[in-house]
Amino acid sequence: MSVALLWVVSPNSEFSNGTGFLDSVREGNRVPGRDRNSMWKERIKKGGRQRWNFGSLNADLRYSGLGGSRTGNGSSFAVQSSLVASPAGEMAVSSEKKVYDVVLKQAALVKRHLRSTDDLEVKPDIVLPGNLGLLSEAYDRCGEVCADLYKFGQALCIVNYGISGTVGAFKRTDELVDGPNASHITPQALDRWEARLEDIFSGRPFDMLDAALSDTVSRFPVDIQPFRDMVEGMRMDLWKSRYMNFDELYLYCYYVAGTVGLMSVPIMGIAPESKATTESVYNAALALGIANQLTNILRDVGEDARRGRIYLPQDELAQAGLSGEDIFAGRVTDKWRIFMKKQIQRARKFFDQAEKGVAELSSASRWPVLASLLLYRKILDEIEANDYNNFTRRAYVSKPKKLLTLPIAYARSLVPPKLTSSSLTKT
Ligand SMILES: CC(C)=CCC/C(C)=C/CC/C(C)=C/CC/C(C)=C/COP(=O)(O)OP(=O)(O)O
Repeated sequence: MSVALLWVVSPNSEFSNGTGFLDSVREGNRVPGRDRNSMWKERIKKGGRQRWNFGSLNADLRYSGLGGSRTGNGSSFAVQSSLVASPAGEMAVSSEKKVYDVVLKQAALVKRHLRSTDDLEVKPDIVLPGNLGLLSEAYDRCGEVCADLYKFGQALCIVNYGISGTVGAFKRTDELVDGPNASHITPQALDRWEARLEDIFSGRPFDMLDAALSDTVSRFPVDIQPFRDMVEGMRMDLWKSRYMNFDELYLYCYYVAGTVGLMSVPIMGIAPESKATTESVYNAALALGIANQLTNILRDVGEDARRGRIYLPQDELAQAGLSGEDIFAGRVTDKWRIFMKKQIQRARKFFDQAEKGVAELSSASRWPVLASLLLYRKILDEIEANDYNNFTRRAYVSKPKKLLTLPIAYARSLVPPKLTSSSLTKT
């Protein structure tokens, strides 16, 4: 199935053949903008082009959760205000507001791109080797990185070469702090990675994987901020092992996962027939990243505790009559079950918000995104089925359940946006 999907939606390899890519990167050969442009136009003719809907620049407050009820009626969590009190009593801008500013920035970039791309505009020339053929190898290498990825990322990479470039970069950043070399990662290494990102965005890739990302960001309206923020999340993981409240946790989830949503949508594209505002679709993408990360955290409580980490809001633990000691002891008590029910409820609300946005995506992206959403959300059901023992049992979705989800997601992904859009629609 993956192979079929890959064949259907990824652009053909116009960049095929040729040698000396890395050498040329080192030598700093420059690809003439016009050549790259025409190469890309060819690609687009073959079906790579996404159309973008033109939403209002005003935030869709009904949907964003800012100034409105994100969590809906009956939620056990208060709607966050855009101002929160710091421990010192000063009022600070909430994480949600900070993140929403990035959403607005990304959405504005998409709109600018739309205005300027009747004839495709080329961003800064990428310092690439003379031989264009090897760009396809760079993308293929990214595809290999993605093959080693959690299923969600794989599905996304299958949708689009460009996603391979971005998700490939994500995976490398993630591995810096999560992978086998994690203990060697220093803040300086992350600073260097961030500097490298700046180079990638200015068209000066360092290696082959960078080159694919440079190419991707020169083609699609992708803002650098989510990439920088992801590195910030990795920095945070180096020093922070407790989260005082949901505001802090929300920011962490945005850094390490919401950013991926914001990076992906400019490449996947919004369906041409979508009536949703651009901001609302980006908000849904952000919500999916947050929902996935919250689910990840709820699934891995025991595993994280064994690494000395607690990614659960400390104030909510205290309200439930629980402490860090209870987590390290790993006892499933009634207090724990009540606490977990609320956390699961919150994660589901983010999934629900994300689900509305999936319908607005380009047709090729809807199936993999929806399938991954439904599958990841099922992890929450499995935590329940395990009677909330996420200390010693890892919740997972069985193969038959996974297989059953695919045709369901496929059928639903065929429904065009205009039949399903509601709260995301422009007014
Ligand atoms: C909904 C709309 C409009 C668009 C979709 C936008 C997208 C693609 C959002 C997805 C963002 C995403 C994939 C975030 C990553 C989240 C995450 C928790 C990854 C888990 O990584 P690992 O830790 O490797 O996972 P496992 O431990 O499960 O293998």
